[in-house]
Amino acid sequence: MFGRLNHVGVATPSIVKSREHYTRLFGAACVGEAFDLPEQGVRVCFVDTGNTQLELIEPLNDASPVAGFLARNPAGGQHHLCFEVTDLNAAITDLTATGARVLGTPRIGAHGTRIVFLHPRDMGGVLVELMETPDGGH
Ligand SMILES: CC[C@@H](C(=O)O)C(=O)SCCNC(=O)CCNC(=O)[C@H](O)C(C)(C)COP(=O)(O)OP(=O)(O)OC[C@H]1O[C@@H](n2cnc3c(N)ncnc32)[C@H](O)[C@@H]1OP(=O)(O)O
Ligand SMILES: [Co+2]
Repeated sequence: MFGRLNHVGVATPSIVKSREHYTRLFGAACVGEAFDLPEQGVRVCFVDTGNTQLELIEPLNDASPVAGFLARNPAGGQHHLCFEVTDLNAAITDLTATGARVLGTPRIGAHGTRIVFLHPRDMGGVLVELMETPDGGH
């Protein structure tokens, strides 16, 4: 049901410092400009790694979903995995039928397509993001 790995979310207390770090590791051409997504409560910067992307995320405020994670992990760290799906509504229906908890309703993510999150307690301890793409990564 899940398609290609679209990105790995990495929480950071400072997107400026993380951007410098990943620019050293991957080169400036692979590291994009940071931008705000107020609806998601985060500032974002993508790093192209060839076969996938890292999504650097910094909370915009204390209500951000990343704020609790950083309170527990002040230095930041791996936050979520995002997989592509062809039909987000069908994926939600199938996963809900297995007992997995969907966090909220679909929203528009950083790539301009619909996304939704699945609770880490139902996903083997991993926060999973599903992202709708035309071919679902197949
Ligand atoms: C850039 C935009 C977009 C995109 O287009 O890609 C994004 O990626 S936005 C990314 C940020 N947005 C989100 O994360 C939205 C969904 N997240 C949430 O709703 C919450 O963060 C959460 C998953 C419900 C966690 O809420 P929180 O208040 O931080 O923690 P809890 O105390 O409720 O935790 C419950 C339970 O889950 C464990 N946990 C929390 N975060 C993670 C995580 N990132 N990875 C793995 N496990 C996580 C936490 O430790 C608790 O575990 P137990 O103690 O065992 O119950
Ligand atoms: Co993401």
